Amino acid sequence: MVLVANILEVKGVSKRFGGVVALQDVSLSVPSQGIVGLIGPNGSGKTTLFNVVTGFYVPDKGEVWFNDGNRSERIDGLNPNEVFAKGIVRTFQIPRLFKSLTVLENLLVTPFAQKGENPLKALKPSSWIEEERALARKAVSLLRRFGLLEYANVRVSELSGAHIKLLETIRGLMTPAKLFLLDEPAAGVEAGAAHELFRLVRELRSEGYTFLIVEHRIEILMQYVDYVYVLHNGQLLAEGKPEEVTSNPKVVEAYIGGGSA
Ligand SMILES: Nc1ncnc2c1ncn2[C@@H]1O[C@H](COP(=O)(O)OP(=O)(O)OP(=O)(O)O)[C@@H](O)[C@H]1O
Repeated sequence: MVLVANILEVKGVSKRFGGVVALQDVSLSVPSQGIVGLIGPNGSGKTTLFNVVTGFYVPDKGEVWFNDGNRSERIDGLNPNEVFAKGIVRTFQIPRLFKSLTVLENLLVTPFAQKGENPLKALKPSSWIEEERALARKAVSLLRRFGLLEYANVRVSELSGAHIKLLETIRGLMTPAKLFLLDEPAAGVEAGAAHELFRLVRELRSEGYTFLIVEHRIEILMQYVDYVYVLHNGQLLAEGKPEEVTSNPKVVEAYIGGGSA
């Protein structure tokens, strides 16, 4: 049997807000190069879990562990910037897109700690010009690969919703992150474009990236994930392969009883 290391492990996490129990003893793991879905009716705790993993919330109980490929490290309690620097990117965690900048400019401002931003190094252009050139080459090659090159000089405010979603994911690829937390990548995107985005996710997985995805459009998500966790009222209701989860009567009941998916 091939053992796959888990890039992310959430162990017994609980989080409450006053009287509201947003998460109760939730454990899940994401294998390296996996595509894992996190679903559940409205208010079931998905966003809270993303916030705990990415350092926006400190859990009341439990632990979060991240393995960067070399070693496992406990990350609950780190702030969002520290979590990002470890190699976890959430689509909105990198600053949201700058609408008045062009597509290409949005990619160029993404990577953190560029040498040219350091006032001492900025005075010595030779130390950062090559870095800037390499970033520009990378940005152009990503835009070409994802079919956005023709929009390189278009302002983000003029892009379609589908292209904006795509650009958000591409921005993550400008960083060294290996684990992507995608928050509703298909929301507001026409079905064909949503499938295209998920196909790219699959392609990126084969290049070493890992994805944990919250998505309400289950019918699309289920075609691309290896494994799914279902939250309901802050607790883990079910987990398994997509076909196991969708045929689980408890899951069906939670969605029918819990309102919209
Ligand atoms: N900052 C907060 N203060 C108070 N209550 C909160 C806070 N964040 C979340 N909650 C509550 O915690 C519960 C879980 O919310 P959460 O946003 O994590 O659910 P969700 O599954 O992401 O929902 P949706 O699918 O609608 O985005 C809800 O009852 C919500 O009202």
